[in-house]
Amino acid sequence: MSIGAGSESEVFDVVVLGGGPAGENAAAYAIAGSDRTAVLVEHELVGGECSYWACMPSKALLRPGQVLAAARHMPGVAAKVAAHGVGVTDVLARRDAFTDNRDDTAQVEWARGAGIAVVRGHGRLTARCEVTVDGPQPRRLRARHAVVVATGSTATVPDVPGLRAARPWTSRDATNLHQVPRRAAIVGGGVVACEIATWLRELGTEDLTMLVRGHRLLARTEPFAGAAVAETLREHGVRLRFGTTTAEVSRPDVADTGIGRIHGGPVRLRLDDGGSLEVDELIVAAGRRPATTGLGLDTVGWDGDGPLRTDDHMTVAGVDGHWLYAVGDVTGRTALTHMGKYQGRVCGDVIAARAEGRALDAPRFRARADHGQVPQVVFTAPEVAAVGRTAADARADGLDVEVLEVDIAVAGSALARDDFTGRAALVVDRATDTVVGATFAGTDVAELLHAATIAVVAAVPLETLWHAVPAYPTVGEVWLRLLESRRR
Ligand SMILES: Cc1cc2nc3c(=O)[nH]c(=O)nc-3n(C[C@H](O)[C@H](O)[C@H](O)COP(=O)(O)OP(=O)(O)OC[C@H]3O[C@@H](n4cnc5c(N)ncnc54)[C@H](O)[C@@H]3O)c2cc1C
Ligand SMILES: NC(=O)c1ccc[n+]([C@@H]2O[C@H](COP(=O)([O-])OP(=O)(O)OC[C@H]3O[C@@H](n4cnc5c(N)ncnc54)[C@H](O)[C@@H]3O)[C@@H](O)[C@H]2O)c1
Repeated sequence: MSIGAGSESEVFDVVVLGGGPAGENAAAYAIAGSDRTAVLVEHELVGGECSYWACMPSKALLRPGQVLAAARHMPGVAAKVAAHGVGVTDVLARRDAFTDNRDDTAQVEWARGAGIAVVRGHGRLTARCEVTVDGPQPRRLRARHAVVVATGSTATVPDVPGLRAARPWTSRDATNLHQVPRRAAIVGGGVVACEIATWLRELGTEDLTMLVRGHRLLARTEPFAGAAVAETLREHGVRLRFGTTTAEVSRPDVADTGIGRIHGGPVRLRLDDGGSLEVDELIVAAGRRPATTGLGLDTVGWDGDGPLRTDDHMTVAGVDGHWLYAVGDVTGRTALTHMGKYQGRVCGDVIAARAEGRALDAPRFRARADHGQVPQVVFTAPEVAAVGRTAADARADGLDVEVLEVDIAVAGSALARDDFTGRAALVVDRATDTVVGATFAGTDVAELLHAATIAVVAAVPLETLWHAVPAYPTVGEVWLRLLESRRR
């Protein structure tokens, strides 16, 4: 689309392409406490994937099942709930409350309150420090200091004959579901697939199959974590088919029913192992790709279709002049909201410092935590909380490591729930005697994670951790068990 003759540029200090969590943080930090100006360009909803399609709705769908499971395993409460499942209508209503029914008014108000302008429309780079926003009347935005690309990622749909034509659900349909398919299959065995399987069973899908290309779930975590999730899913009647790929999909009756509604008649799948399957809905959870299409990146000489690589100041590699930055999923560094926001904070601080001619010599100007210090919680049953390197990653990085691994069986866990089971592992670098990775798989272990993150990031020696005494009776006492497991 061309810009009308005589159209004026609007000038801001910082132009951010994409109003998700990473872009919002970059904009806010770049102008905080100054008279600099920033604009967020957003072609869908300010708040991004996380607020409306990913983290918020998925966690809102998962929490009621966790609460019910806890009640089912607590004498004095169990009998009251034994015969009941979750109330689907109420769960979906709470999910919709968490996503503000996909109305971004509150997020736009937050942005304006923080001094950030919002421009609606599809933005793309058209020159150095220039973004054009397409629309009936294209707008040309010029940046005095920086353009930040924060366009996120989109779901990948594998190139399988018939798959796209069948209009399978992606994670957007699964998180925003309005109908619960009675029979469903999920392609994938990663985080999205495992979380979706967990809430679909809870909401009433009777017949659920996971088609996993590899040989375990959650392949990027310690093997015991994926095995524990697989065991629970099987106990809940989910069929796990490992080492399976889909050869062909057919759906004779396809319908455009909208997000989260069943997209037509039955779907038939032919599998490469000779098997076949018929379901009411097929869900694809096969990873995500950085959203770089249509961004005008050719104007900066970038012609790749992968992630937009950056240095640790979040400056895009290969572009001179320190004006182009990228944060969040689009960088391929880590596809997690909290890490995108962290990169946004680093990026905003770097932009502010450069604008004011300050040196980038403080640690906060580098996104170092992306390298081997990333925390993540998978909200399955059991939960999986992990930070840093797995033992296999550490060894691949050339570290000589020792693994401390114990069951989570302390007074706090026994009190929490009658059926509490869990396992914990620390990966310890022998050279420095510090923790370089930690994994907890168990009921409600999410809140154990931050202590581990601090131990990893601060490189706390194990002999110092010995003096970090966990309170009794808490699940945190598992730290003591881990340290005791190698007491000499
Ligand atoms: C089902 C699911 C559950 C998840 N759960 C979690 C979780 O529990 N915890 C966690 O940490 N992470 C979770 N994630 C990952 C998390 O959603 C992402 O890491 C996060 O949203 C990335 O933030 P972002 O700002 O980089 O991108 P996004 O949130 O994708 O935001 C990018 C924004 O840019 C806009 N945009 C794109 N291109 C343009 C353009 N050219 N012009 C204008 N606007 C544009 C988009 O509309 C979007 O609003 C989950 C992901 C999925 C799929
Ligand atoms: N709780 C959380 O923190 C949370 C929740 C959901 C998503 N996320 C993030 O979102 C991102 C995307 O998650 P995801 O689960 O979609 O991706 P993923 O990369 O974790 O898993 C993708 C899965 O799809 C399979 N797969 C890939 N291509 C395939 C193909 N052609 N055919 C069959 N199977 C194929 C892979 O083997 C893998 O099992 C991740 O980085 C994840 O960390 C985080």
